[in-house]
Amino acid sequence: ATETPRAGRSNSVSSPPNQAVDYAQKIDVNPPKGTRDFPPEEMRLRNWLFHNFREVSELFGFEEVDYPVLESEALYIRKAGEEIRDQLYCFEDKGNRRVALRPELTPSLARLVIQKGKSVPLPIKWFAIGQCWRYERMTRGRRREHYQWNMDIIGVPDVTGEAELISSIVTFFKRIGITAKDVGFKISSRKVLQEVLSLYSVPETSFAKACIIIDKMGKIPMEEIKKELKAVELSSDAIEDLLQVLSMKSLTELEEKLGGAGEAVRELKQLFSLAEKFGYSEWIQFDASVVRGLAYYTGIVFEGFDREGKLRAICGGGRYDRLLSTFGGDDIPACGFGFGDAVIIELLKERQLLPEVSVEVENIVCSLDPDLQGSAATVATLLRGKGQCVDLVLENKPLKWVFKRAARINARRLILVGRSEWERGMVNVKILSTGEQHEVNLDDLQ
Ligand SMILES: CC(=O)Nc1cnc2ccccc2c1
Repeated sequence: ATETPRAGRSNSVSSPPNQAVDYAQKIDVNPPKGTRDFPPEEMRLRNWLFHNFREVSELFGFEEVDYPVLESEALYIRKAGEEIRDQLYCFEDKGNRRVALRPELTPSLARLVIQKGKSVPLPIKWFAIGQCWRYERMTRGRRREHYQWNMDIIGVPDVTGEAELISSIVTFFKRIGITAKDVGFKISSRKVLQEVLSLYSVPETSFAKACIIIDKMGKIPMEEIKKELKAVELSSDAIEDLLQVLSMKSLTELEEKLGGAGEAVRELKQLFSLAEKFGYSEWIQFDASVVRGLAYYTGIVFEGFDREGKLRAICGGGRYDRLLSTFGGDDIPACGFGFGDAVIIELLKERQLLPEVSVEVENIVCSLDPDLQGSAATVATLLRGKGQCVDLVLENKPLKWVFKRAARINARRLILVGRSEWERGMVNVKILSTGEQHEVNLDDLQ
């Protein structure tokens, strides 16, 4: 006997009298475009991933926080031409407020830090795992939601902050079996860009826009990049110089160009020497082309990439020393990263590293006698009181059905409540892997 077969959905004409509402036609059982359900198996994998995010965050002494998925649109209105702005999932609510489903977590963090003000001592080390949203034309068939793990350090101006954050991501990768052969971190600093542009008279507002345009390198043709850079008032000399610096892959080369006195080279050298101390030098490399696509980064930026080059960036982050002040808060330094739930799963699939996350139930309890349904509930409650998982069979089912369900839920033991045993205060315990069966006194059951 299979488990109860699902009756087809009846329409309103023949539906039983207790039908609560009248279904004129079948609802669409799929989730909205670009969004996902998490049925049990997918949910177990997601829980495994988030458990590792949490364990690492706590290993580093970070505290968990969360924010509303709905925020004021104002948090995300930045004029640097970011993709995240074009794809804002925003609307006007019934109170005529402009609101948005958060596309990222960092602005919420900044808002909460300012709200808390002096009541939260620095440095703040917070982490969050939250669903983020974007609205883009489904032509690209991309998802409209994903979950992001964020870790942020507020109040630490030195690159020790970034070094600590990268260490936490390396720790995470190691925990799930990813090595420096599988992934690496490209590291640079927006101060490289700043120091190049300072050689040319470039308006301050062009800096963030130039970063967003450069982040599109490799995604749109170089001609388009140059055109857009011209449009934000970069001279062709500045553009040539910039593109030459952005192709640099060694700090030595960069130092030759910028000199050793600037902050960009000094901070990068400091970060690479700290990496030695943390023991993750083999995971990182300087790559001047990394700028990241968020306008608020001001210093070190980094991104995790798969060395086979098949996947999009796994994670990314950096320093954002001005974000809090742009929200009207004090001038507090900050750095952080975001780590999405999608690319990492693709990588684990590629590397055959997905974990076995089967369902495990200790006991399945049932009675074969309809009059003993209550007794079965008593046995289940007794076991649960001892911290044992119990799947209690809630209807009178044939034994064949019970065995089938027991196998599906991977139950270790089958506890049978039979009339003759029960009258002697006993139940029947069957170890399903061996078939071994014995009677146990209810009081000794554990
Ligand atoms: C690979 C993937 O799913 N990316 C993704 C999916 N949804 C998002 C939603 C908001 C912001 C960024 C997002 C990024």
